[in-house]
Amino acid sequence: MKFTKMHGAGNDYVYVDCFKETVDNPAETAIKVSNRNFGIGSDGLILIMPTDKADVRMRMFNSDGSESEMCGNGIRCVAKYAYDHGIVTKTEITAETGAGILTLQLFPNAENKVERVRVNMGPPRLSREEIPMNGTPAAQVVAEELTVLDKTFKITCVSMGNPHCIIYVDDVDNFPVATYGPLIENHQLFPRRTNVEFIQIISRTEVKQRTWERGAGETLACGTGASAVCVAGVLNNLTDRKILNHLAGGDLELEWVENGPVFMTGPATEVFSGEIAL
Ligand SMILES: N[C@@H](CCC[C@H](N)C(=O)O)C(=O)O
Repeated sequence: MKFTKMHGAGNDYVYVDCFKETVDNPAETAIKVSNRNFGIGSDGLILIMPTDKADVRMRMFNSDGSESEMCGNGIRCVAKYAYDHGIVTKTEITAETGAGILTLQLFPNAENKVERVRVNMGPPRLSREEIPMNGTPAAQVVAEELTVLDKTFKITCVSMGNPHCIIYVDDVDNFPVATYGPLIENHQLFPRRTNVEFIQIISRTEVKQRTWERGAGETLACGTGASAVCVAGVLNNLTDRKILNHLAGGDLELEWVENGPVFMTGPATEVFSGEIAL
C-alpha cells in the first residue's frame, strides 16, 4: 500500500490516496500502520477518496481502529494533499465527511504548495442527544458536575460531528491527562465514548489545550477539539468568539460566528511518502 505521512500541528496520520489505492479493511489497517514500534507510527489512518457529492471525501480511523465522523487536523491535510497532488486545482474546495460537507479555503505558498487551510467546520451541536450523552435534561451541557476518582470536574460538552468534553484546569502542563482522560472517554455518560480537552485559560482571546482523544490517547493536537473549545469558552463566558489555541504540537486559530459555524485555521504538513506491505 502506498501512503503519505502528514500532520496538522503534530496530530499525525497515515494518508492513503484512494483515487489510486484500495484499502479492503481500513480498521485493521489503521491499527497496523499506527503502531509506533511495529508500523509506520501515527494517530490513525485517513483515506482520501473520490465522491460525487464534493471535490473529495475523507474517512478517518483512530489508532485503535474505530472510525470517527470527523477530524479537523486531518481535513486540512486532505485539502493540502488534494491540491499538491493535482486532485483539485482550485483554492476553495468541498469535502465530504461523516459530519457533513465542509468548505475549505487553501493558502498555497510561493512554490504553489498548500501550507495553511481555513475550514468552515459547520455549526456546533449542543443538545445531549446530538453529542451524544446519557442523562437528563436534554438541554445544553454547560459546567455540569462530573466526579471521577478524587476530582469533581465542571464539564461542557460540544459535538463538532464528533463528541468533545471540555474541562478547565489551572495548570494544564502538569495535569495528569493520562489518568483522567481514559476514565472520562469511557464514562457511561458517553454512549459513543468522547474526546476530552483539558484547557487552561490564558486570556479572553488565548487558551492552552491538551487533548485525550477517543481511540488514540493523548495526541499533540485536535482540530475538532479546538473548535469545540472555542464554543465552550463562549458558553461559559470565559473567552471571546475569536481565540488563538496553543496546542502541544502547534497553534490553531478559531472563530465561532454568532448563530453560525466555527472557522478553524491552521497548518498542514507533508512529512514523507512510502510503501508498506500489509
Ligand atoms: N484529531 C482529530 C480528531 C480525531 C477523531 C477523534 N479521535 C474521534 O474519535 O472523534 C481532530 O483533529 O479533530
